[in-house]
Amino acid sequence: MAEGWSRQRVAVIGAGAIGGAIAARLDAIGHEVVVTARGDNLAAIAADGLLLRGAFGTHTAQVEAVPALERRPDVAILATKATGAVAALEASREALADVPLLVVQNGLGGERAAARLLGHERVAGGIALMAANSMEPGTVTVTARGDTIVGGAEGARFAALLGQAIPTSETPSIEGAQWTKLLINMVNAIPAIVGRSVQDVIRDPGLRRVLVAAMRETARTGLASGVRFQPLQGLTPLLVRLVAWGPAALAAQVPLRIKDRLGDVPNLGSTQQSIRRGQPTEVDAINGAVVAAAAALGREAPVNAALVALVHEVERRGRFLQASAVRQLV
Ligand SMILES: NC(=O)C1=CN([C@@H]2O[C@H](COP(=O)(O)OP(=O)(O)OC[C@H]3O[C@@H](n4cnc5c(N)ncnc54)[C@H](OP(=O)(O)O)[C@@H]3O)[C@@H](O)[C@H]2O)C=CC1
Ligand SMILES: CC(C)(CO)C(=O)C(=O)O
Repeated sequence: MAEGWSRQRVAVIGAGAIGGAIAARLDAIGHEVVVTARGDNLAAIAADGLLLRGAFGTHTAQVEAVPALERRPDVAILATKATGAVAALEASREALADVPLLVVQNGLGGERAAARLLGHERVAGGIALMAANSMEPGTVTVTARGDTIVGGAEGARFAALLGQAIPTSETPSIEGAQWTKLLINMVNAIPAIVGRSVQDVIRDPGLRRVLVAAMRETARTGLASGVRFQPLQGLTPLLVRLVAWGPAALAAQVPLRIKDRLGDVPNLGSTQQSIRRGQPTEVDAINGAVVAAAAALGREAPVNAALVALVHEVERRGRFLQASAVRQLV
């Protein structure tokens, strides 16, 4: 561990793709890590440890694994999907009273929801720009590097902690950064509907056309709501305006850049990983958040609304749809 840093007891609530990667890296640099997990994943981590592979190196973390926290940690990190946050926090609520918490989640305002639930304000927001797959219990593969962005209350504390373990930066506006990530996360729904990788979907001109339309709706809705989009991964506020109002061919450069950043290892996207595990997705917190923000302005976001409906159809049927179901939307 680097000089000047004290060892902390860090709880990671939800040791899936992102939580597992963060937990393993914190363990690797010498923190005392406890994770909460469920079912086969809990059993695998308790028996064999948490195996991290890929862009952040290989490490087997022999962390304590429990269904819920019994002891108060020094700090905690919540990394469940948005859909699992309430149950996971409720289960560890007593141990988390007044503990600084970082909520690493896609979608909008996860940290505000957690602060309301826990009844204290020591809650930071986090955005993962890495890409990670967790398709086998106890195993996480980071398929593309990327910073973890933190901000809001306690942002500096978590930037210092995570910065020891993974590339991390601080944002002056977690809300603006969450909106930029929401624009990037438009790449999640279509792979989850058609069962193909994010890169493969972006390569397909018909699917990319729908993706760009969903991005345009997100950019227009955010700008109309007065959001100050924060720059993330080269997606600057100017580029967000071009996505919203510029020619479609220019807007299409944004998903093409995301594809290049994701590299050659096929990335399923976190929404498709839920589908493949037979779990509910967080599409309502991603595309659904755009529909809700548009509705608050008295507007519609029809492409996002249609993508939400198609993802739910895949969840219900338990099988992917033909690409034509998406291509016909635009
Ligand atoms: N994967 C990625 O590449 C990226 C994901 N994100 C975002 O990060 C967040 C986390 O995503 P991701 O890591 O992919 O999700 P995962 O589903 O892989 O991980 C969430 C973990 O939380 C566990 N969990 C859920 N409820 C509970 C509970 N009550 N108690 C204990 N554990 C629980 C899940 O267990 P179980 O498996 O049993 O459900 C799962 O292991 C999401 O908001 C996602 O959108 C952001 C950037 C990239
Ligand atoms: C951008 C992307 C697709 C990286 O995997 C992501 O954030 C996710 O999977 O939720």
